[in-house]
Amino acid sequence: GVPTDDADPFAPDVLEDPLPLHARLRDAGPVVYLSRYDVYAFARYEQVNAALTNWQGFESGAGVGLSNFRHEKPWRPPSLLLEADPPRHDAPRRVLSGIVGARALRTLRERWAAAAEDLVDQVLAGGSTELDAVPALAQAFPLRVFPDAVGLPPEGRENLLPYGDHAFNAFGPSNDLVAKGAPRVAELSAWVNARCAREELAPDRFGARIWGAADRGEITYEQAPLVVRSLLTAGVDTTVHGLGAVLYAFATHPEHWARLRSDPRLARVAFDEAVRWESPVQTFFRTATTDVAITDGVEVPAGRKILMFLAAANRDPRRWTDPDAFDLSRDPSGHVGFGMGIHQCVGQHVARLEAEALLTALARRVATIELAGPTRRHHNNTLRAWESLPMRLREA
Ligand code: HEM
Ligand SMILES: O=C(O)c1ccc(C2CC2)cc1
Repeated sequence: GVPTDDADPFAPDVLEDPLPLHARLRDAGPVVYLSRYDVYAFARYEQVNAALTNWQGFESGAGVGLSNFRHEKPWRPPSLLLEADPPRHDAPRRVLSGIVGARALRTLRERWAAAAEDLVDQVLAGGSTELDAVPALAQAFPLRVFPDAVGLPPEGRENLLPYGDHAFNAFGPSNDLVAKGAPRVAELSAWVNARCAREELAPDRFGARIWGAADRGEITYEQAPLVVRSLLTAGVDTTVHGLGAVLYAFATHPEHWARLRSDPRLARVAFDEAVRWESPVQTFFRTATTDVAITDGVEVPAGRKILMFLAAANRDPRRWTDPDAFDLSRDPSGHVGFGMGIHQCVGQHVARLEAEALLTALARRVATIELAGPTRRHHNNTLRAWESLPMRLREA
Protein backbone atom coordinates (compact mmCIF):
# COMPACT_ATOMS: atom_id res chain seq x y z
CA GLY A 1 0.00 0.00 0.00
CA VAL A 2 0.92 3.66 -0.40
CA PRO A 3 1.91 5.48 2.82
CA THR A 4 -0.18 8.55 3.68
CA ASP A 5 0.94 11.89 5.05
CA ASP A 6 -1.32 14.79 6.05
CA ALA A 7 1.41 17.41 5.62
CA ASP A 8 0.72 20.73 3.91
CA PRO A 9 3.72 21.41 1.62
CA PHE A 10 2.37 24.96 1.07
CA ALA A 11 2.06 25.91 4.76
CA PRO A 12 4.16 28.87 5.95
CA ASP A 13 6.41 26.79 8.21
CA VAL A 14 7.15 24.37 5.37
CA LEU A 15 7.78 27.18 2.87
CA GLU A 16 10.17 28.69 5.45
CA ASP A 17 12.12 25.41 5.69
CA PRO A 18 10.95 22.58 3.39
CA LEU A 19 13.96 20.30 3.98
CA PRO A 20 12.48 18.24 6.87
CA LEU A 21 9.32 17.48 4.86
CA HIS A 22 11.41 16.57 1.79
CA ALA A 23 13.44 14.09 3.88
CA ARG A 24 10.30 12.63 5.43
CA LEU A 25 8.64 12.11 2.05
CA ARG A 26 11.77 10.55 0.51
CA ASP A 27 12.08 8.14 3.44
CA ALA A 28 8.36 7.22 3.47
CA GLY A 29 8.54 5.54 0.04
CA PRO A 30 8.64 6.06 -3.75
CA VAL A 31 5.09 7.47 -3.67
CA VAL A 32 3.29 9.10 -0.70
CA TYR A 33 -0.43 9.97 -0.70
CA LEU A 34 -0.94 13.54 0.57
CA SER A 35 -4.43 13.30 2.05
CA ARG A 36 -4.81 17.07 2.51
CA TYR A 37 -4.75 17.68 -1.26
CA ASP A 38 -5.67 14.21 -2.57
CA VAL A 39 -2.44 14.06 -4.61
CA TYR A 40 0.41 11.56 -4.92
CA ALA A 41 3.81 12.97 -3.90
CA PHE A 42 7.08 11.95 -5.58
CA ALA A 43 10.14 13.11 -3.64
CA ARG A 44 12.87 10.68 -4.74
CA TYR A 45 15.05 11.44 -7.79
CA GLU A 46 14.15 8.17 -9.55
CA GLN A 47 10.38 8.72 -9.45
CA VAL A 48 10.56 12.48 -10.18
CA ASN A 49 12.86 11.93 -13.16
CA ALA A 50 10.65 9.08 -14.42
CA ALA A 51 7.48 11.19 -14.14
CA LEU A 52 9.06 14.20 -15.87
CA THR A 53 10.15 12.05 -18.82
CA ASN A 54 6.86 10.14 -19.06
CA TRP A 55 4.69 12.84 -20.66
CA GLN A 56 2.32 10.21 -22.07
CA GLY A 57 1.55 8.81 -18.60
CA PHE A 58 1.67 12.13 -16.77
CA GLU A 59 0.25 14.99 -18.85
CA SER A 60 0.63 18.76 -18.51
CA GLY A 61 -2.56 19.63 -20.41
CA ALA A 62 -4.70 19.47 -17.26
CA GLY A 63 -2.39 22.07 -15.70
CA VAL A 64 0.92 21.72 -13.84
CA GLY A 65 -0.53 23.17 -10.63
CA LEU A 66 -2.93 21.65 -8.11
CA SER A 67 -5.97 22.81 -10.09
CA ASN A 68 -7.21 20.31 -12.70
CA PHE A 69 -8.13 22.26 -15.83
CA ARG A 70 -10.53 19.44 -16.78
CA HIS A 71 -12.65 20.36 -13.74
CA GLU A 72 -11.80 24.01 -12.96
CA LYS A 73 -11.43 27.12 -15.12
CA PRO A 74 -7.76 28.20 -15.21
CA TRP A 75 -7.02 31.72 -13.81
CA ARG A 76 -5.64 32.65 -17.24
CA PRO A 77 -5.64 30.99 -20.69
CA PRO A 78 -3.29 27.97 -20.43
CA SER A 79 0.30 28.23 -21.61
CA LEU A 80 0.92 26.72 -25.05
CA LEU A 81 4.17 25.21 -23.74
CA LEU A 82 4.00 24.55 -19.99
CA GLU A 83 0.33 23.47 -19.95
CA ALA A 84 0.23 21.68 -23.30
CA ASP A 85 1.12 18.15 -24.42
CA PRO A 86 2.29 16.94 -27.82
CA PRO A 87 1.22 17.54 -30.53
CA ARG A 88 -0.09 21.00 -29.48
CA HIS A 89 3.11 21.60 -27.46
CA ASP A 90 5.45 20.85 -30.37
CA ALA A 91 5.38 23.96 -32.61
CA PRO A 92 5.39 26.60 -29.84
CA ARG A 93 8.30 24.75 -28.21
CA ARG A 94 10.25 24.50 -31.45
CA VAL A 95 9.73 28.21 -32.12
CA LEU A 96 10.76 29.36 -28.63
CA SER A 97 13.72 26.99 -28.53
CA GLY A 98 15.03 28.59 -31.75
CA ILE A 99 14.73 32.08 -30.23
CA VAL A 100 16.08 31.62 -26.67
CA GLY A 101 18.25 28.55 -27.24
CA ALA A 102 22.03 28.57 -26.70
CA ARG A 103 22.95 29.38 -30.32
CA ALA A 104 20.50 32.30 -30.46
CA LEU A 105 22.15 33.93 -27.41
CA ARG A 106 25.65 34.29 -28.86
CA THR A 107 25.08 37.94 -29.76
CA LEU A 108 23.91 38.71 -26.20
CA ARG A 109 27.01 37.37 -24.43
CA GLU A 110 29.15 40.48 -24.84
CA ARG A 111 26.26 42.89 -24.19
CA TRP A 112 25.24 41.11 -20.97
CA ALA A 113 28.85 40.91 -19.78
CA ALA A 114 29.15 44.70 -20.22
CA ALA A 115 25.82 45.26 -18.46
CA ALA A 116 27.03 43.14 -15.52
CA GLU A 117 30.35 45.02 -15.28
CA ASP A 118 28.40 48.27 -15.38
CA LEU A 119 26.13 47.14 -12.55
CA VAL A 120 29.08 45.96 -10.45
CA ASP A 121 30.87 49.31 -11.03
CA GLN A 122 27.72 51.08 -9.85
CA VAL A 123 27.37 48.86 -6.78
CA LEU A 124 31.05 49.22 -5.81
CA ALA A 125 31.07 52.97 -6.50
CA GLY A 126 31.95 53.83 -2.92
CA GLY A 127 34.66 51.17 -2.51
CA SER A 128 33.77 48.22 -0.31
CA THR A 129 30.08 48.21 0.28
CA GLU A 130 27.17 46.81 2.24
CA LEU A 131 24.00 46.13 0.28
CA ASP A 132 20.93 43.96 0.07
CA ALA A 133 21.92 41.56 -2.72
CA VAL A 134 18.26 40.80 -3.53
CA PRO A 135 17.27 44.22 -4.92
CA ALA A 136 20.81 45.41 -5.72
CA LEU A 137 22.00 42.36 -7.69
CA ALA A 138 19.55 39.44 -7.95
CA GLN A 139 16.65 41.64 -9.10
CA ALA A 140 18.62 44.47 -10.69
CA PHE A 141 20.58 42.41 -13.20
CA PRO A 142 17.74 40.36 -14.79
CA LEU A 143 15.58 43.49 -14.96
CA ARG A 144 18.48 45.34 -16.60
CA VAL A 145 18.97 42.81 -19.43
CA PHE A 146 15.90 40.57 -19.94
CA PRO A 147 13.09 43.05 -20.71
CA ASP A 148 15.37 44.68 -23.30
CA ALA A 149 16.16 41.24 -24.79
CA VAL A 150 12.43 40.59 -25.10
CA GLY A 151 11.92 44.05 -26.65
CA LEU A 152 9.58 45.50 -24.01
CA PRO A 153 9.07 49.26 -23.79
CA PRO A 154 10.69 50.89 -20.72
CA GLU A 155 7.47 51.78 -18.87
CA GLY A 156 5.80 49.39 -16.43
CA ARG A 157 8.58 46.81 -16.10
CA GLU A 158 8.00 46.87 -12.34
CA ASN A 159 4.89 44.78 -13.08
CA LEU A 160 6.94 41.76 -14.18
CA LEU A 161 8.04 40.48 -10.75
CA PRO A 162 4.62 40.70 -9.03
CA TYR A 163 2.92 39.13 -12.06
CA GLY A 164 5.35 36.18 -12.03
CA ASP A 165 5.11 35.89 -8.26
CA HIS A 166 1.35 35.50 -8.54
CA ALA A 167 1.63 33.03 -11.42
CA PHE A 168 3.95 30.86 -9.33
CA ASN A 169 1.64 31.10 -6.31
CA ALA A 170 -1.28 30.12 -8.54
CA PHE A 171 0.27 26.66 -9.19
CA GLY A 172 -0.37 25.91 -5.50
CA PRO A 173 -3.59 25.73 -3.50
CA SER A 174 -5.71 28.89 -3.16
CA ASN A 175 -4.13 29.84 0.18
CA ASP A 176 -3.18 33.21 1.72
CA LEU A 177 -0.33 33.67 -0.77
CA VAL A 178 -2.76 33.47 -3.70
CA ALA A 179 -5.23 35.73 -1.87
CA LYS A 180 -2.42 38.25 -1.32
CA GLY A 181 -1.89 38.58 -5.08
CA ALA A 182 -5.57 38.53 -6.07
CA PRO A 183 -6.27 42.31 -5.80
CA ARG A 184 -3.64 43.14 -8.46
CA VAL A 185 -4.19 40.17 -10.82
CA ALA A 186 -6.49 42.03 -13.22
CA GLU A 187 -4.20 45.06 -13.52
CA LEU A 188 -0.99 43.00 -13.78
CA SER A 189 -2.53 40.58 -16.29
CA ALA A 190 -3.81 43.47 -18.39
CA TRP A 191 -0.34 45.01 -18.48
CA VAL A 192 1.40 41.71 -19.37
CA ASN A 193 -1.19 40.75 -21.99
CA ALA A 194 -0.94 44.20 -23.63
CA ARG A 195 2.85 43.87 -23.90
CA CYS A 196 2.46 40.65 -25.98
CA ALA A 197 0.92 42.53 -28.94
CA ARG A 198 3.16 42.81 -31.98
CA GLU A 199 3.21 46.62 -32.05
CA GLU A 200 4.51 46.72 -28.46
CA LEU A 201 7.67 44.77 -29.18
CA ALA A 202 10.93 46.27 -30.48
CA PRO A 203 12.18 44.79 -33.77
CA ASP A 204 14.60 41.87 -33.85
CA ARG A 205 14.29 40.94 -30.17
CA PHE A 206 12.81 37.77 -28.61
CA GLY A 207 9.20 39.04 -28.75
CA ALA A 208 9.30 40.28 -32.34
CA ARG A 209 11.01 37.04 -33.40
CA ILE A 210 8.05 35.06 -32.04
CA TRP A 211 5.75 37.15 -34.26
CA GLY A 212 8.22 36.54 -37.12
CA ALA A 213 7.68 32.80 -36.64
CA ALA A 214 3.94 33.41 -37.15
CA ASP A 215 4.74 35.26 -40.39
CA ARG A 216 6.52 32.10 -41.54
CA GLY A 217 3.56 29.93 -40.50
CA GLU A 218 5.54 28.08 -37.81
CA ILE A 219 2.86 29.08 -35.26
CA THR A 220 -0.44 30.93 -35.77
CA TYR A 221 -1.01 34.65 -35.15
CA GLU A 222 -3.38 33.65 -32.32
CA GLN A 223 -0.59 31.67 -30.64
CA ALA A 224 2.13 34.36 -30.94
CA PRO A 225 1.03 36.60 -28.00
CA LEU A 226 0.68 33.58 -25.69
CA VAL A 227 4.22 32.46 -26.53
CA VAL A 228 5.45 35.97 -25.66
CA ARG A 229 3.46 35.70 -22.41
CA SER A 230 5.40 32.54 -21.56
CA LEU A 231 8.65 34.55 -21.65
CA LEU A 232 7.21 37.31 -19.47
CA THR A 233 5.80 34.82 -16.94
CA ALA A 234 8.76 32.43 -16.67
CA GLY A 235 11.68 34.67 -17.54
CA VAL A 236 12.10 37.03 -14.59
CA ASP A 237 11.22 35.69 -11.12
CA THR A 238 13.03 32.43 -11.90
CA THR A 239 16.36 34.08 -12.72
CA VAL A 240 15.99 36.58 -9.85
CA HIS A 241 15.69 33.71 -7.37
CA GLY A 242 18.29 31.63 -9.17
CA LEU A 243 20.77 34.49 -8.76
CA GLY A 244 19.69 34.94 -5.14
CA ALA A 245 20.41 31.25 -4.57
CA VAL A 246 23.91 31.34 -6.09
CA LEU A 247 24.85 34.58 -4.30
CA TYR A 248 23.69 33.09 -0.98
CA ALA A 249 25.66 29.92 -1.74
CA PHE A 250 28.88 31.87 -2.32
CA ALA A 251 28.32 34.21 0.66
CA THR A 252 28.09 31.15 2.91
CA HIS A 253 31.00 29.28 1.28
CA PRO A 254 33.96 31.72 1.20
CA GLU A 255 36.35 28.99 0.03
CA HIS A 256 34.24 28.52 -3.09
CA TRP A 257 34.29 32.27 -3.82
CA ALA A 258 38.10 32.15 -3.71
CA ARG A 259 38.02 29.23 -6.16
CA LEU A 260 35.68 31.10 -8.50
CA ARG A 261 37.98 34.15 -8.42
CA SER A 262 40.94 31.98 -9.38
CA ASP A 263 38.95 30.36 -12.19
CA PRO A 264 35.92 32.42 -13.35
CA ARG A 265 35.04 29.66 -15.84
CA LEU A 266 33.54 27.89 -12.80
CA ALA A 267 30.65 30.40 -12.88
CA ARG A 268 28.47 28.20 -15.08
CA VAL A 269 28.82 25.00 -13.07
CA ALA A 270 28.42 27.03 -9.86
CA PHE A 271 25.04 28.26 -11.08
CA ASP A 272 23.82 24.78 -11.95
CA GLU A 273 25.04 23.50 -8.58
CA ALA A 274 23.10 26.34 -6.90
CA VAL A 275 20.00 25.47 -8.94
CA ARG A 276 20.38 21.85 -7.77
CA TRP A 277 21.10 22.83 -4.14
CA GLU A 278 18.34 25.45 -3.70
CA SER A 279 15.95 24.51 -6.56
CA PRO A 280 14.37 27.97 -7.14
CA VAL A 281 11.43 26.11 -8.74
CA GLN A 282 10.54 23.63 -5.99
CA THR A 283 7.56 21.68 -7.26
CA PHE A 284 5.30 20.97 -10.21
CA PHE A 285 2.23 18.80 -10.71
CA ARG A 286 1.12 16.44 -13.48
CA THR A 287 -2.09 14.46 -14.12
CA ALA A 288 -2.14 10.68 -14.65
CA THR A 289 -3.62 9.88 -18.09
CA THR A 290 -4.20 6.26 -17.14
CA ASP A 291 -3.50 4.02 -14.14
CA VAL A 292 0.29 4.47 -14.04
CA ALA A 293 2.35 1.79 -12.29
CA ILE A 294 5.17 3.31 -10.23
CA THR A 295 6.79 0.35 -8.46
CA ASP A 296 5.73 -3.23 -7.68
CA GLY A 297 2.02 -3.08 -6.98
CA VAL A 298 1.87 0.70 -6.55
CA GLU A 299 0.02 2.78 -9.13
CA VAL A 300 -1.41 6.29 -9.50
CA PRO A 301 -5.06 6.04 -10.63
CA ALA A 302 -6.06 7.72 -13.90
CA GLY A 303 -7.14 11.33 -13.53
CA ARG A 304 -5.28 11.93 -10.27
CA LYS A 305 -2.64 14.65 -9.76
CA ILE A 306 0.95 13.88 -8.78
CA LEU A 307 3.16 16.44 -7.01
CA MET A 308 6.82 16.25 -8.02
CA PHE A 309 9.21 17.67 -5.44
CA LEU A 310 12.06 18.75 -7.72
CA ALA A 311 13.96 20.17 -4.71
CA ALA A 312 13.69 16.88 -2.79
CA ALA A 313 14.90 14.92 -5.84
CA ASN A 314 17.85 17.31 -6.14
CA ARG A 315 18.97 16.37 -2.64
CA ASP A 316 18.15 12.66 -2.77
CA PRO A 317 21.07 10.70 -1.22
CA ARG A 318 20.08 7.78 -3.50
CA ARG A 319 21.28 9.92 -6.44
CA TRP A 320 23.76 12.46 -5.01
CA THR A 321 26.87 12.11 -2.82
CA ASP A 322 26.66 14.47 0.16
CA PRO A 323 23.51 16.03 -1.37
CA ASP A 324 23.15 18.84 1.16
CA ALA A 325 26.60 20.25 0.35
CA PHE A 326 27.03 23.12 -2.11
CA ASP A 327 30.10 21.72 -3.88
CA LEU A 328 31.86 23.34 -6.85
CA SER A 329 33.73 20.10 -7.54
CA ARG A 330 30.47 18.21 -8.09
CA ASP A 331 29.11 17.49 -11.54
CA PRO A 332 25.49 18.68 -11.11
CA SER A 333 24.34 17.52 -14.54
CA GLY A 334 21.17 15.46 -14.37
CA HIS A 335 19.64 17.71 -11.70
CA VAL A 336 15.90 18.34 -12.17
CA GLY A 337 16.00 22.04 -11.20
CA PHE A 338 15.19 22.90 -14.83
CA GLY A 339 12.88 19.89 -15.17
CA MET A 340 13.65 17.02 -17.56
CA GLY A 341 12.27 15.68 -20.81
CA ILE A 342 10.11 17.46 -23.37
CA HIS A 343 9.20 20.34 -21.02
CA GLN A 344 12.74 20.85 -19.72
CA CYS A 345 13.35 24.58 -19.30
CA VAL A 346 13.59 26.22 -22.71
CA GLY A 347 15.03 29.33 -21.02
CA GLN A 348 17.83 27.58 -19.13
CA HIS A 349 20.46 29.03 -21.47
CA VAL A 350 19.19 32.55 -20.83
CA ALA A 351 19.38 31.87 -17.09
CA ARG A 352 22.91 30.45 -17.33
CA LEU A 353 24.09 33.38 -19.45
CA GLU A 354 22.71 35.90 -16.93
CA ALA A 355 24.39 34.06 -14.05
CA GLU A 356 27.71 33.70 -15.89
CA ALA A 357 27.73 37.42 -16.74
CA LEU A 358 26.96 38.59 -13.20
CA LEU A 359 29.20 36.09 -11.38
CA THR A 360 32.15 36.76 -13.71
CA ALA A 361 31.84 40.53 -13.23
CA LEU A 362 31.65 40.11 -9.44
CA ALA A 363 34.51 37.57 -9.31
CA ARG A 364 36.81 40.03 -11.09
CA ARG A 365 36.10 42.98 -8.80
CA VAL A 366 35.07 41.52 -5.41
CA ALA A 367 37.62 39.88 -3.11
CA THR A 368 35.16 38.55 -0.55
CA ILE A 369 31.38 38.40 -0.20
CA GLU A 370 29.80 37.59 3.13
CA LEU A 371 26.44 37.91 4.86
CA ALA A 372 26.21 41.16 6.81
CA GLY A 373 22.89 40.74 8.60
CA PRO A 374 19.81 38.55 9.03
CA THR A 375 18.51 36.93 5.85
CA ARG A 376 14.78 36.77 5.15
CA ARG A 377 12.86 34.34 2.96
CA HIS A 378 10.21 35.37 0.43
CA HIS A 379 7.36 32.81 0.59
CA ASN A 380 5.81 31.52 -2.61
CA ASN A 381 3.84 28.31 -3.31
CA THR A 382 6.31 27.23 -5.99
CA LEU A 383 9.47 29.35 -5.72
CA ARG A 384 12.31 29.07 -3.19
CA ALA A 385 13.25 32.72 -2.78
CA TRP A 386 15.01 35.31 -0.65
CA GLU A 387 13.32 38.53 0.43
CA SER A 388 16.55 40.02 1.75
CA LEU A 389 20.26 39.07 1.65
CA PRO A 390 22.28 41.73 3.50
CA MET A 391 25.86 41.39 2.22
CA ARG A 392 29.28 42.96 2.56
CA LEU A 393 31.37 43.09 -0.64
CA ARG A 394 35.08 43.85 -0.23
CA GLU A 395 36.62 45.30 -3.37
CA ALA A 396 39.63 43.43 -4.76
C1 HEM B 1 16.94 29.70 -12.70
C2 HEM B 1 16.05 29.98 -13.65
C3 HEM B 1 14.98 28.99 -14.10
C4 HEM B 1 14.52 27.86 -13.51
C5 HEM B 1 14.95 27.23 -12.17
C6 HEM B 1 13.50 27.30 -14.40
C7 HEM B 1 12.81 26.11 -14.16
C8 HEM B 1 11.97 25.51 -15.08
C9 HEM B 1 11.37 24.21 -14.90
C10 HEM B 1 11.53 23.31 -13.67
C11 HEM B 1 10.63 23.95 -16.02
C12 HEM B 1 9.84 22.67 -16.32
C13 HEM B 1 8.37 22.85 -16.03
C14 HEM B 1 7.62 21.50 -16.19
O1 HEM B 1 8.27 20.46 -16.40
O2 HEM B 1 6.37 21.53 -16.09
C15 HEM B 1 10.76 25.09 -16.89
C16 HEM B 1 10.08 25.22 -18.08
C17 HEM B 1 10.05 26.42 -18.79
N1 HEM B 1 10.84 27.52 -18.57
FE1 HEM B 1 12.24 27.74 -17.14
N2 HEM B 1 13.35 28.11 -15.49
C18 HEM B 1 14.24 29.15 -15.34
C19 HEM B 1 14.42 30.20 -16.22
C20 HEM B 1 13.64 30.42 -17.36
C21 HEM B 1 13.80 31.57 -18.24
C22 HEM B 1 14.86 32.67 -18.07
C23 HEM B 1 12.84 31.44 -19.21
C24 HEM B 1 12.55 32.31 -20.40
C25 HEM B 1 13.52 32.93 -21.08
C26 HEM B 1 12.09 30.21 -18.91
C27 HEM B 1 11.04 29.73 -19.65
C28 HEM B 1 10.47 28.48 -19.50
C29 HEM B 1 9.39 27.98 -20.33
C30 HEM B 1 8.72 28.73 -21.47
C31 HEM B 1 9.13 26.68 -19.88
C32 HEM B 1 8.10 25.69 -20.43
C33 HEM B 1 8.83 24.75 -21.39
C34 HEM B 1 7.92 23.67 -21.97
O3 HEM B 1 6.89 23.36 -21.32
O4 HEM B 1 8.25 23.14 -23.04
N3 HEM B 1 12.62 29.62 -17.78
N4 HEM B 1 11.59 26.02 -16.30
O1 LIG C 1 4.64 29.17 -20.29
C1 LIG C 1 4.52 29.77 -19.21
O2 LIG C 1 3.69 30.70 -18.99
C2 LIG C 1 5.42 29.33 -18.08
C3 LIG C 1 5.19 29.80 -16.78
C4 LIG C 1 6.03 29.39 -15.74
C5 LIG C 1 7.09 28.50 -15.99
C6 LIG C 1 7.96 28.08 -14.88
C7 LIG C 1 8.73 26.85 -14.89
C8 LIG C 1 9.45 28.16 -15.04
C9 LIG C 1 7.31 28.02 -17.29
C10 LIG C 1 6.47 28.44 -18.34
